[in-house]
Amino acid sequence: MAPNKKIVVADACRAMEQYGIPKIKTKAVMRELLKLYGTSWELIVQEGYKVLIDALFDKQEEEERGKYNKTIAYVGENSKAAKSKDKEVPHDKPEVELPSKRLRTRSQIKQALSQEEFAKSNLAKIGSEQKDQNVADFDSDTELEDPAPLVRTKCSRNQDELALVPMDNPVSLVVGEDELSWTYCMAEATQPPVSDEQSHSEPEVHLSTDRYRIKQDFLQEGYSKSCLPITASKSEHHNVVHLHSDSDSKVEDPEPLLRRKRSRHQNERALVSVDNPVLVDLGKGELSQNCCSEEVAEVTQPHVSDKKSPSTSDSHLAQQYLRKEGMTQSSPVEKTELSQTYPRSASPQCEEKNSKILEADCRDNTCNSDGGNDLTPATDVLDLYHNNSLDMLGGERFVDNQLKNEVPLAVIISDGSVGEVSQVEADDLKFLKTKSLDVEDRDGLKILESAELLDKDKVGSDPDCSKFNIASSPNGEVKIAFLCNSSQQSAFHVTSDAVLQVAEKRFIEAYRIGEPSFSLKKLMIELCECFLAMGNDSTHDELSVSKNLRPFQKSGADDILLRKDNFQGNHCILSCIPSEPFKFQNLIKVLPEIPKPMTSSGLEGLHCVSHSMVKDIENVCHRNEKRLKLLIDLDSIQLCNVEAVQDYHIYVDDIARGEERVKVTLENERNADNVPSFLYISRNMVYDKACVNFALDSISNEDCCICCSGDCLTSPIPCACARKTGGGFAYTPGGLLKEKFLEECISVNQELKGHDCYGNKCKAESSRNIKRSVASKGHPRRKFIKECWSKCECSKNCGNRVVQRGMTVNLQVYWTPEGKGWGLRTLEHLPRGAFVCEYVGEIVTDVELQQRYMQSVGIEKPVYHVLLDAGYGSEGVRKDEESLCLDATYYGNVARFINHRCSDASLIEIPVEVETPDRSYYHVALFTTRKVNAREELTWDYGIDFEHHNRSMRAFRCFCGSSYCRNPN
Ligand SMILES: C[S@@+](CC[C@H](N)C(=O)[O-])C[C@H]1O[C@@H](n2cnc3c(N)ncnc32)[C@H](O)[C@@H]1O
Repeated sequence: MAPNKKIVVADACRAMEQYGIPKIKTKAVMRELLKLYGTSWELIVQEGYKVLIDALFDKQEEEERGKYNKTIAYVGENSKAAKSKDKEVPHDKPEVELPSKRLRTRSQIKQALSQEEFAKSNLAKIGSEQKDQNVADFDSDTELEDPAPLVRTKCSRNQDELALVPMDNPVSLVVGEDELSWTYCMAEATQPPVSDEQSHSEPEVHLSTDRYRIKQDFLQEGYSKSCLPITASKSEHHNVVHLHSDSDSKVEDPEPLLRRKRSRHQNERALVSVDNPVLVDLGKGELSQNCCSEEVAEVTQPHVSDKKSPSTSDSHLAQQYLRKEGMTQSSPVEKTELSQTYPRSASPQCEEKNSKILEADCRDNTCNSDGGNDLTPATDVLDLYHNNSLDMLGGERFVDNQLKNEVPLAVIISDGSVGEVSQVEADDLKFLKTKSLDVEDRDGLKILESAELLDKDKVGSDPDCSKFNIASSPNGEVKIAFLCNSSQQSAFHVTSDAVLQVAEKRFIEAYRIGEPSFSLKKLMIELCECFLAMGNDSTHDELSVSKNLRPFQKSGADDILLRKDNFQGNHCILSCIPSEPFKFQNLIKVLPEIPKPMTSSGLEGLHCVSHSMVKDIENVCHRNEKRLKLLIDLDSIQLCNVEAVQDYHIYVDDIARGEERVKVTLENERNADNVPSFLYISRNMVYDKACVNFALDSISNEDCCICCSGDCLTSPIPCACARKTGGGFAYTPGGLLKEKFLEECISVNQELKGHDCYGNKCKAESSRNIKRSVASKGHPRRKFIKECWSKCECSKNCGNRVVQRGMTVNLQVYWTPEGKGWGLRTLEHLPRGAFVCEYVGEIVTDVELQQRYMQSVGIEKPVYHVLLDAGYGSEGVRKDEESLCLDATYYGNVARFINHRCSDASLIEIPVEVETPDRSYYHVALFTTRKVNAREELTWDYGIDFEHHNRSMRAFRCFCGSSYCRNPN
């Protein structure tokens, strides 16, 4: 059943009254409409009284036109009278309202009632004439007034307002009691009422981060009309934020990235990148400190915000910070000196967009209202913040609310992306990610560059890797940040020296520090140590970090304290009171490169080391009074074996003590306690009675090459020296044994197994009373090498001089695991036929050797001598006191550690004649019989007959491990 018409009229009157239309006018129009619509009167109230509203305004326009015409007629008819009676003519107060204002009001009423429905409204049902009129009215409204009046203003008389600015179309936004009265019926409440108490204490204007782009510019030349300025001011009587917009301004500039303007009364700048929206939270604290009557903000992208802006917490954070800085209460003078505070961005969308805020700071409080707009150079420094940076700061934004001479150290840039890794200045910087923004704003401000040291292994993969940020301004100001992983409670590894040097240089330049002792590295270490100490020791609430930071402090400043409560997660802010030149982020990542303490498990998992790191480890070991055992493959830096060593472990880097051309290391892997005790000699030495004739005149011209020059090996005709080796040289130009020669040597040695000597009368047999199992008669003669020597005319570099030059192979003495005692191994790969070393010892006679033997009877110990009997028989039978041996028991070289192997030994001994043609003395040279791998033990077949013991060579249980072992275990 249709409602009573009276009720309908009453409802319509109440509805119109809400918009200030008197009841009587509504009733009159309703009467006419009801007549007009007859039984279809429901159409009048449909769609939010659209028909009624149009009719009301049509009526009003008619009346106004009538009054206006009447007034003109009146003026025309009474012009003379009017001239004479000016007072009677009300020309200064026309009763007609301006059409534009009416139209605006009408449009806005429509909008307030139902914007969307109105836009879609179809008034065809009402009649084409009326419809056309309505549409025309609407178009007219739009064109003349508000292009997109999406202003949603929570208005409350005598209350503070929460103004949410739409984004899509900048619009005039006037918030405040007076202004609200002007736009009294245009607003739509979007927020629950705010109590007087709340509103007076916390006036807020929230501009949602992800929907608003706010720029702040200054009233000065260079101001762009592309920016829509909103003047923020504080009401005298109310905590009301007045945001006055220039409705004529349109957003034209798509990328007004950086702007700098200076207010007449202020020296602050707050610039926001347009394409990176940021939250601006103008809470009470910020407003009271930062907003003055001439601050200008720009709204470039209106959008309706969420009702509850997330900025509240940020505001709180910012205020906390201000309180901490003692800046909560600011005097009027201070207000003009303070700059805009930007709380931390809170919107996730914003964070995703990597929004950047540029903050300029007030550096010069001499600026005054008359034009303190000349910024000092320092004021040109911009701080570019990134969300990541903000997070690293533990939620606090860098606030440039510094008073006079407060120069924030520098800036941090972090774009959050892994940039190009480029080679910078030095090799060590190759993992220094650099990003030069190279941005210049219209005022010529050069923006920043940043550098970030990335963990080598994590470049491009882990954004949270070791970071070392250096950012600097054109003025030389620098800010550093380093990442420290507090979970690694061990020694830390500071970033590369090269990077630190760069930062240090900038520091010093920026602050003109003449402090010679200043060391950025020390500073960072100190900070890390403090950090770790605080993490470990709950009794430490704060630690002084004063030594290295002192140069930066202003006079009278207290020590810089590292406070526990400044740690927020992994982030730390270093408080420097009062000037705060530093803002530290503990961005030094603790790398487990240098284990601490040096325990046996300290190096577990460490498979690759650099040479510099070995040094570090050695240092650590040394400090701990421990010896190092690092086995490193020389061909690469792969770590072969690492074990922490006990105090009594031994590592000798050169047992030869410089006697050889190469170092001979000794590694005690198995904690052997029978340290070899001997004196290293690189050349045979006559002990006492041995008669070795090195006289030049003992060498006939036939035994040397007096006609040669240069390298004998290149001579087409073999020289005299070659003739003594069987008609040809034993060596190749590459210094290896010729294959044929080596084969013959190996073959002869094979045949001699079991043979102790040459000739019919075996010297050993007679002198040592050894029973021979094998007759010595008829065995092959051993092959000799004859090298050129001093009497030869050839060059010292002659290819026929190999053994006499000494050893060149890197060798190492080590404790064999098989039970052979000490052994010798090569540290490099060796080809077949290579000279390894000579067996060096004291030259003793057989008699002397027997005497030594008698002294050690009953003592189980290794034997270190060889018989020089290769030339036996060539010069007749020698007496015992003439027969010679090499004994390396007390004086010897590296060869004394070469163990025996029954078959497939890697070395073969070959007699080498150098100084004397007398075959009673010669050099025992050891050459490889095959390729030998690095770290493989070098062995030699002693030729020992294990069945027969004698005084000179005691048999031993053989651990050679070969399949043809003659005395297996
Ligand atoms: C010239 S030294 C070699 C270095 C000796 N291993 C050391 O610890 O000083 C010779 C002595 O080493 C030991 N030796 C050499 N080769 C061996 C093997 N295959 N098996 C067991 N012991 C061996 C014997 O005691 C022998 O007398």
